[in-house]
Amino acid sequence: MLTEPGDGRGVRRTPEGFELRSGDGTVYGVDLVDGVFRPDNPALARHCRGRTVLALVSPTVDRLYGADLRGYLGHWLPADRWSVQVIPTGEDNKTLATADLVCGYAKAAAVDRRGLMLAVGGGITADIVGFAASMYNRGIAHIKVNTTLIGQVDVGVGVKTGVNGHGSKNLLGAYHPAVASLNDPAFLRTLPAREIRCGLAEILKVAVIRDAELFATLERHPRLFQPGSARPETERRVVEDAMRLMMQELCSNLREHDLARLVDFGHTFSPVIEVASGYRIGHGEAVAIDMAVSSHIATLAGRLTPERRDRLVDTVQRLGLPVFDPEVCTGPLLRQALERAWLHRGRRLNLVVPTAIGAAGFLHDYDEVPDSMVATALAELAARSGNAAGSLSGASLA
Ligand SMILES: NC(=O)c1ccc[n+]([C@@H]2O[C@H](COP(=O)([O-])OP(=O)(O)OC[C@H]3O[C@@H](n4cnc5c(N)ncnc54)[C@H](O)[C@@H]3O)[C@@H](O)[C@H]2O)c1
Ligand SMILES: O=C(CO)[C@@H](O)[C@H](O)[C@H](O)[C@H](O)COP(=O)(O)O
Ligand SMILES: [Zn+2]
Repeated sequence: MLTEPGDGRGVRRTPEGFELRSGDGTVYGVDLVDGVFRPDNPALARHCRGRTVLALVSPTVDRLYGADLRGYLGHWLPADRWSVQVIPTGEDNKTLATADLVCGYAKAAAVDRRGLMLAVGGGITADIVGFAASMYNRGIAHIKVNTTLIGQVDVGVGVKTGVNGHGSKNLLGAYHPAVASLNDPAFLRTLPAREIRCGLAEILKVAVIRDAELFATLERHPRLFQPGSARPETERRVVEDAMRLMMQELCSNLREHDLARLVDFGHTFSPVIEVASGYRIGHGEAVAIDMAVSSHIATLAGRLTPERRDRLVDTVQRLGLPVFDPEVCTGPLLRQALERAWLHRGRRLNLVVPTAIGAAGFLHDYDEVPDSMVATALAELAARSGNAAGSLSGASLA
């Protein structure tokens, strides 16, 4: 058992990956599976046999992997017990309407209460399909085959599903554990560099709050997973460490009875940043900016030394991620984000602040983060990224 031995609760290593057993009886596995769509590989099929399966893919994933997926399902299931539908991706399509569209496809495919929805894609596909599965027939099983780095290290290890709504990120959703989460490293080979960087942001998040060694690996190898990186062993270990650390963080608080969560690091300002940018700024990029702002606030609040703050923010930039964006990094918008977070967390701010590389704490109270502190943090980051008032240069994410 990787976490405190007790009544079997915790996260343990399995031959395929990891298994989480939470105190509320939730049990699920997160597996690394080489060749997941190889017809002789039973890893996915073992969960599908005897069931009616509706697979959902994004257009890009269908183009790249749709033939393999259809060949695999055709090999293991009768023709009338499986189907594949393409659904849109992108935050603008991560909506209740798209989740309802999936439910309509399930009805048309005669998916019954013992049926199964199969999300093959990144986090947006998984969030939409998982939420649809939580609603369809009052809840049916679903499987995540995660094809992005964010999907494999973050979306695939938790129980959150959901869609955007009423101008807010992830406003509508459900805790709905998948019956399986399968992660084939080969999918990452076709992932665009920007999507890789977004996944590295979520890995950096969990490294900062939990694991100085994982942080040092990213600091030493900022081009991991990028073309030419040629470090497959390091990459596999980084994915496994990130999976394990996130599962250990989630295990005892899977359905967030405690709203002070270290995995919220990078997720206080980021939801508002994503929405205010019209989703020009991706999830991982917004998390990166949030981590930089939160680190500067940590130092201003006396919780993090300037040297450790600079080491952290330097690494965000070395990974090719933004630390500032002139359009959305404004005092009023970040104040709006703090107010949203305060409501999202039961009228407590619970801003996660790094206290060292590999450790973090909280600024629990809203009043601990005055406008002056936010303004100073933004001015420091604007100067660092060449966006100080009057300068023409500066990082642009477009
Ligand atoms: N549920 C959770 O716990 C959780 C955790 C973290 C993030 N999220 C959510 O995840 C979303 C971001 O996830 P994402 O970045 O994976 O989004 P995504 O699903 O939109 O995938 C990103 C893009 O990459 C493409 N793609 C997917 N796999 C590919 C591959 N192997 N090769 C080439 N292209 C590929 C997709 O078609 C898409 O265009 C956000 O909405 C965020 O809120 C959820
Ligand atoms: O982005 C997500 C979940 O959507 C994760 O990376 C992140 O660590 C945490 O789950 C955050 O708590 C974000 O949660 P939420 O705002 O999506 O509910
Ligand atoms: Zn996230």
